[in-house]
Amino acid sequence: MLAVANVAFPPVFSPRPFKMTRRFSWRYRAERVSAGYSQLEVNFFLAPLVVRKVSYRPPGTEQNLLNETSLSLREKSFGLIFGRSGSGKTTLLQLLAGLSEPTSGSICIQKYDDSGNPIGLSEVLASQRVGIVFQFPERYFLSDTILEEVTFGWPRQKADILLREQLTLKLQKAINSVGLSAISLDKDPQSLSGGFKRRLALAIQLVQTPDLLLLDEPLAGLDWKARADVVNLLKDLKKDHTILVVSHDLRELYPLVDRSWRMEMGGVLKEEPLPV
Ligand SMILES: Nc1ncnc2c1ncn2[C@@H]1O[C@H](COP(=O)(O)OP(=O)(O)OP(=O)(O)O)[C@@H](O)[C@H]1O
Repeated sequence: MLAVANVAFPPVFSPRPFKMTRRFSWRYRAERVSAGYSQLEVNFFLAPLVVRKVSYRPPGTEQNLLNETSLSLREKSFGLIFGRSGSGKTTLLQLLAGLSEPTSGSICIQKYDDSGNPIGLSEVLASQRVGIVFQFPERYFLSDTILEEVTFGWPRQKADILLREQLTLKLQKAINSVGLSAISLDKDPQSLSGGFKRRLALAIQLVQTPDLLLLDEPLAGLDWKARADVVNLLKDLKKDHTILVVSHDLRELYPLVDRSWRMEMGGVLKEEPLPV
């Protein structure tokens, strides 16, 4: 077992050629990492996500993909969005992660006091406070070792040593929380089993202690054993995180779900119990 606290940091990252399919994730991770780590020491009051009448029309197109989508999700709970393919579920996750801007509407967190009264105005949800695991995240792994993969985008300057130490502690916690602590960080991420690749993808996001964790089809492409494994992991993560999932795997995720919504074609979202 390799203790994360003692590992040497990899050398300054030098971009390598990557496939087109990786470009989106690569750039997103690098930008978010550099923007987000400066805020690590801020203690955020975790508060419910409030999405108000969000519509989205991609630039240069004439039709809305989302129409006045609203939802709210309290902290440390599990929300699930289901619905037909092409209805706009992934588009909504991308908006929540700050990858695109809503055409109208707002995505906020609202603080409450102990009596349940809102404190002040709601705050816009900063993209650095959101973790997103894309569908088939293992396709976007870039590195030859787990250590390089999880520390990708970390600050490398000598002056950032304190920040790196803080990150290392958070990494240790993230690795433990996804059950990867017995795996050598020298291993090639691609040599992991399907379920463990998903654990790694989750750990990468958890290092930043996000206020909101977004998962797009977390069970897709896994065998039955790995699916059960990921469901159990999500059950654990739910104790400490606010999680919003897009999935077609309703039966397996059903025991975890606190609120669920059906998205209809045209991006109209309606709260509805799972049809299982
Ligand atoms: N930038 C864009 N410009 C135009 N259309 C787009 C754009 N992005 C996505 N779409 C279209 O918007 C619709 C919704 O896509 P989205 O991926 O959000 O659906 P989804 O509900 O997640 O589908 P699935 O369940 O198959 O993943 C699709 O018809 C897609 O082709």
